[in-house]
Amino acid sequence: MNAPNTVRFTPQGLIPTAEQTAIQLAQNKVVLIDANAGAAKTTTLALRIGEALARGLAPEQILALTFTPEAREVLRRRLLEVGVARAMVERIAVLSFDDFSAWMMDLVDGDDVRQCHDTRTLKNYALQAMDAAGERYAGRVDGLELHTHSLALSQFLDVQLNLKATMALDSDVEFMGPEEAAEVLGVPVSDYVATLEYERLRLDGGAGAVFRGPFDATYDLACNLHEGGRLAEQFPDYRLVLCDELHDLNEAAFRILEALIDRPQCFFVGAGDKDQVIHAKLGASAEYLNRRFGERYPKLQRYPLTQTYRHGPHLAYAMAEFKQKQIESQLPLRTEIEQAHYGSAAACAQLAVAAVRQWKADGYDIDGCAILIRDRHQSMAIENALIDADIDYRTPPMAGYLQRDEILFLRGLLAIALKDFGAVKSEQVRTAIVDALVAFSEMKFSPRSMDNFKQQILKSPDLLGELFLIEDERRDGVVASYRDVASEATKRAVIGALAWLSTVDPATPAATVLTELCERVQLTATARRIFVRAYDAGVINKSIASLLEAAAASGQSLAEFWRAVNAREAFIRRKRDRKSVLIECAANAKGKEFDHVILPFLQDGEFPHPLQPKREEENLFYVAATRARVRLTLLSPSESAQRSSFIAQMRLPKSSAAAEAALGRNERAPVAAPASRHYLTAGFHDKDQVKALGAKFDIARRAWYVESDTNLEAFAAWLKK
Ligand SMILES: Nc1ncnc2c1ncn2[C@@H]1O[C@H](COP(=O)(O)OP(=O)(O)OP(=O)(O)O)[C@@H](O)[C@H]1O
Repeated sequence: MNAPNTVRFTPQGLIPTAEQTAIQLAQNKVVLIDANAGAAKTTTLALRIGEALARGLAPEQILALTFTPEAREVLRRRLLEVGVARAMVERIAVLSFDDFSAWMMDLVDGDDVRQCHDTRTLKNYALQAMDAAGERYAGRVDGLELHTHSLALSQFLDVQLNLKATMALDSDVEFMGPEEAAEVLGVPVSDYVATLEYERLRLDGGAGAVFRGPFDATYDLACNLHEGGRLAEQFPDYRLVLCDELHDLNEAAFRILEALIDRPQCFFVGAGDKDQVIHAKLGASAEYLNRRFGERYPKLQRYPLTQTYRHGPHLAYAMAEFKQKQIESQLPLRTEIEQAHYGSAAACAQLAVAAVRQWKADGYDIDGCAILIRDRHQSMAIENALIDADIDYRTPPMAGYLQRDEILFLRGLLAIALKDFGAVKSEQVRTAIVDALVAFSEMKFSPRSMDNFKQQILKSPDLLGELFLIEDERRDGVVASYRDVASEATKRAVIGALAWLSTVDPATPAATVLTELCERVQLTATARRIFVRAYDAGVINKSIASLLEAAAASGQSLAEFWRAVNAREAFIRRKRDRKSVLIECAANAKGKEFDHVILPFLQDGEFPHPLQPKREEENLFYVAATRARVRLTLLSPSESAQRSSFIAQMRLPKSSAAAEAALGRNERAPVAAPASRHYLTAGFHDKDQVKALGAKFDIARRAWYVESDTNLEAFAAWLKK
């Protein structure tokens, strides 16, 4: 029998440091790791899981929580990388808080609750809530101003999310009037009462959830646990709970963790980096790492991870300057920080192409190259430049610029006018075009008639134009309101624009046609109305502006442009299986790493974004830059006054001088020889034989092995060739 404090799980591919081993073996009830980006937090959580499995814990007794699906995938990948067998990983609950919560809430609500993840659907519910608030509170509440334009709805959706994420909505304001309660909670009274109505609608007056927007499952579970609901008793028997990316923690998620940790048999290990808080709107705060855990669990043990293992001293020290904190790297690796400057968006895209080409010329694989953009509108110039340069790229599904709602809408109109919807080959894209046409024309269909129409159109694409012949649906007896007037005007404008478009000569320059089309369909005004957040509407408008720029630069006629757009889409679809550069939004890259990170458009007005809090922008830049392993390329304007202030904040001349010295030190340091085991190919039938010969079983990897100093003669039959 091994002593309790010796390691039983030996990872593959890396030698754990003493700090990592201490966490792997920690026996404290609550363990917290607060460490820099790339300091191996996720890896160390994976080691802790490997150790638990090696000690015989059933995978079903382990719960690993993250906040985002992306972070969940990274944790799963790290488990495989350190050598936990795939079959084991599949049996461990590696879940986002919202997935875990929805699963638990299904025990009380049934599993037919509608999940709504797009803002447009939520907007309809928000409008209903506004109406209900008007009926209930008009004349009774001072200062009630229920606006339904998009900025007001945007603010409302943010406020309700924040009230729930912070659990403020659940606080003790029961006996106060709405004005006083709103004041205590620090929100406008109109948003407060609309939130009450929204929740009444969502929870069917207390009967159970009817729909859930993002994060609602987490809130519902937190409420259930807090109100003496007995759901915690039905939690699976988790003995080890882990939480990655703890910097995303908010009050609702914290309460769920408390309920898990408070079960007597449960051990908890959490890891985060307070400089990676980028979801403050969702109530995320460094306070949990800094203070709340300590107050709630006075015996908690904090463990350090002081080194970054992702990159060498050049990037580590630049980030230390940027964040004014201690960051150390002992890797003998020169992580290069390259800079290049541009005069226009197109030139910036060309620099990104040049950086990819240079990477390839230096002998690296383009699969390891990621272009991290601040916002999705920035990808159009880059995608076009990569296509022209014949460099393959990948984006998350349906996130390439040709598949964005606003572009799909324009493509739909062109398809109708040119009577050529058949040129759009993908069924998924065709369906998305129908959705975009309906949304941007502000038509009102029930989900059932939408589905019927989509089915028909997939069979006969030429029917697309008929979409505008279908009457809007209105419930019997409902009189058109002032809101309907605006949306009917939009639909009329779109129909008028289509009539005009079908008279246009396809040989007309595409830029001229598209510019007029956007004006005729009142795209900017419509975007402001249907895209709830001012910030999102801004992204849409920038995206359209880039399309018009690209059309002008191409010099193509309308017919040529239409053909080129469809050919581009085919190019991207065809090449998915080959090596490619990744284009991704920086916020979605959290937890991931890439050999070469390219950050384009580092300019004033883009990054930091003027509409977002400065501190969060700074954290987002820190997240983006620290994804790099071998090279970081920063692209910024030629005019130094227009450059993002973040570049100067890295104090590159100072940090690189210190990094040179550190690199020399690292290169001279002795390298530890990897402790290796010989894994055997022995299967179930050989188990008695190899065991008798002295082999041991690695539970996490589900494989037999012998230590490296063993005489291998007797094991020859099971050695890997
Ligand atoms: N002991 C080690 N020796 C060498 N490399 C290591 C070691 N431990 C982890 N690494 C490597 O360090 C890199 C960063 O690890 P990981 O992603 O776990 O960091 P993190 O702290 O979770 O990062 P982030 O804060 O960005 O989420 C990975 O490539 C991982 O394989």
